[in-house]
Amino acid sequence: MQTDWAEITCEVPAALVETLADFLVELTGTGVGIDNLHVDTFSLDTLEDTPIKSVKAYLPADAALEEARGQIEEFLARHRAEYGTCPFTPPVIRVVKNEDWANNWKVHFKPVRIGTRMVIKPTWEDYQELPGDLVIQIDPGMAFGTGAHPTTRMCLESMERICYDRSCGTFPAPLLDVGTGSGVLSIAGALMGAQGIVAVDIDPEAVRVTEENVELNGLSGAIDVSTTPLDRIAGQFGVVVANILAEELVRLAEELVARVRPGGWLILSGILTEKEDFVRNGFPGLTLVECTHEEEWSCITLSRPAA
Ligand SMILES: C[S@@+](CC[C@H](N)C(=O)[O-])C[C@H]1O[C@@H](n2cnc3c(N)ncnc32)[C@H](O)[C@@H]1O
Repeated sequence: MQTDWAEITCEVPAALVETLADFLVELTGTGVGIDNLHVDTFSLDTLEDTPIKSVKAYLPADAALEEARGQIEEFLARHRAEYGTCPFTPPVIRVVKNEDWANNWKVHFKPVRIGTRMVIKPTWEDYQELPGDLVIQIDPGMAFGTGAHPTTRMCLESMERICYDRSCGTFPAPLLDVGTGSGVLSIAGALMGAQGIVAVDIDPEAVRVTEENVELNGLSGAIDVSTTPLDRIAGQFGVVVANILAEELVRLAEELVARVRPGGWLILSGILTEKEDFVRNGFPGLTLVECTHEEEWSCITLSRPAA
């Protein structure tokens, strides 16, 4: 039987967040999420400084939950005096049904048009195809990549705008997709004509989901999907796309660049706009082709000079 989960939310002064997060990690044995509260602007500067933050942790919603609630209340009571008049609210517990966890987001996942020709279509939705459409069928399961996220959209748009030759329907083969998630970028590449596609992810669940989506799109055998670490991938690629996170991109910079063939492109996203310069500086020697923005995210396309 699958367990339901309890989402426990505590709102505390920013200075207590780290101590509380450590306490909750130890108590729950899982990670915690930290959100800013009381933000009435989209400025990222202000986000850093919100005086009250919300810390979320997750526990199985079983008999041990009440005891955990008591321990959290005790922890908060112990620290309350240090923060004077700062608001301190009791932990709020919300039970998340296991079936909801996996499926609720489906209600919001609708066919979405991206770039000039691509349409990402959830497997369970109908879509009336238009001439010239490249329809990518996706069931992301628990993996990332419905196409709804700005970083996925910007990667797809750059792949189409920069790499795809619309006049003859070709894409500079081969394509390497680092952090494939649901496989959406690789499948789009295959539909644009890329050959020799390699898709990797550190998460075995993402690999499983990508394999299913590859098959759903009639592309079996066209995409090599695995958890192979980047430094063990052989060869060079006309296009390398990596929608991960700024710090991880910079950590992997040398390996990513080594896999772009001379004259090829490197498309990077998962970058908060405030970290754009950090990523740009992490890839010296490559030429900036374009930088696009959506909401608080950036996508940077670089090219490797021809040999
Ligand atoms: C934001 S999702 C992107 C999914 C999809 N490519 C998209 O654009 O929608 C990032 C994915 O990168 C994977 N990932 C994170 N670090 C990685 C690494 N060092 N190597 C390979 N995959 C990584 C995560 O498991 C996750 O599936």
